Amino acid sequence: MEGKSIIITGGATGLGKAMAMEFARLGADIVIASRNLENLEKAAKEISTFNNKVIVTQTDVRSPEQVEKMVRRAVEENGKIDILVNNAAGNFRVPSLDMSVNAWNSVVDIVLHGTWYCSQEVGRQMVFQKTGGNILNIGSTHVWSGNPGTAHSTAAKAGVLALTKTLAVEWAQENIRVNLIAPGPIEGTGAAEQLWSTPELEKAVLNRIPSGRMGTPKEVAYLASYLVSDYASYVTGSSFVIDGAGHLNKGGV
Ligand SMILES: CCCCCCC/C=C/C(=O)SCCNC(=O)CCNC(=O)[C@H](O)C(C)(C)COP(=O)(O)OP(=O)(O)OC[C@H]1O[C@@H](n2cnc3c(N)ncnc32)[C@H](O)[C@@H]1OP(=O)(O)O
Ligand SMILES: NC(=O)C1=CN([C@@H]2O[C@H](COP(=O)(O)OP(=O)(O)OC[C@H]3O[C@@H](n4cnc5c(N)ncnc54)[C@H](OP(=O)(O)O)[C@@H]3O)[C@@H](O)[C@H]2O)C=CC1
Repeated sequence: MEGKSIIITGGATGLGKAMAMEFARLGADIVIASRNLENLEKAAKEISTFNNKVIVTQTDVRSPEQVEKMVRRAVEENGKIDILVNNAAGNFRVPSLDMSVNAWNSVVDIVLHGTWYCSQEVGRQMVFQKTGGNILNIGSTHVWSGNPGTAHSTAAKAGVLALTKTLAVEWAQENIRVNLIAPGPIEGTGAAEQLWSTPELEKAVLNRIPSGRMGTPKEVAYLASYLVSDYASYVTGSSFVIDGAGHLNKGGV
């Protein structure tokens, strides 16, 4: 990944930070973008231990204006954009009958609209550069299994999957690949705080995973590294589940 210029939204924490660390270890220049500047600066210090360039940009992906600024900054600093990882997300458990309009909108705006704004802006830049490129979306296994209590996130991630396939077809002639990783439960992340914060919930989540454990952020980062690399040059429009078979029927009756 030497010389590659990569934007990772939500890159200061959890899976986003793990991907940023791995891409940096492989030689890429990294732009991390999210709302909390303190988190961004703290993460940038860790990511820059590999002696590569790390830029932070305080960005709310729900704002097309802020997304445009993020892309402009990345181009000013690195001259181009090779890879975008749409990782930023919000989620929390709330029964569908009790979910407020704002609660629904807050998650759909981040996950689906944010992914769209970033993809369109970066897509335009990649076409302008005539370099091709790579967009990696972070989905969720809940698109296939459903998940009571997170209707907003599940529906938005389904939209992201559909967007992945559509943009892959539209932009294939521009040599822009678009793929999606669908993780199951990954330990030590924001999802853990939001979705299985009690021992009872954590046990229930673990019980559903045939592999008997949650995944690690590094395991997701390794899959992401493959997908954005030239080893995956013929892979586009595809989704990759990484979940220890957790979305499948575990057996029994
Ligand atoms: C079972 C395992 C399988 C794993 C699959 C997991 C799939 C996906 C996982 C993830 O996406 S994990 C990512 C987790 N990380 C985060 O959520 C971090 C970022 N989150 C946030 O910033 C907030 O949680 C946010 C609410 C998503 C957005 O913050 P924002 O400041 O924009 O919103 P608010 O103004 O605070 O709230 C808007 C609206 O939502 C209501 N609300 C917020 N939290 C809750 C809650 N816990 N329960 C119920 N409602 C909530 C809030 O009250 C507002 O609504 P109104 O009160 O105005 O009606
Ligand atoms: N961890 C898991 O088990 C799973 C995770 N996923 C997906 O993986 C990805 C990462 O999740 P995870 O690492 O767990 O969670 P984190 O909470 O650690 O990461 C989410 C990131 O998104 C950023 N973010 C949230 N809202 C916005 C916004 N409006 N604009 C810009 N950035 C924003 C947050 O930063 P800030 O709040 O500062 O803006 C944060 O850094 C998400 O797409 C999630 O849906 C999918 C399945 C399972």
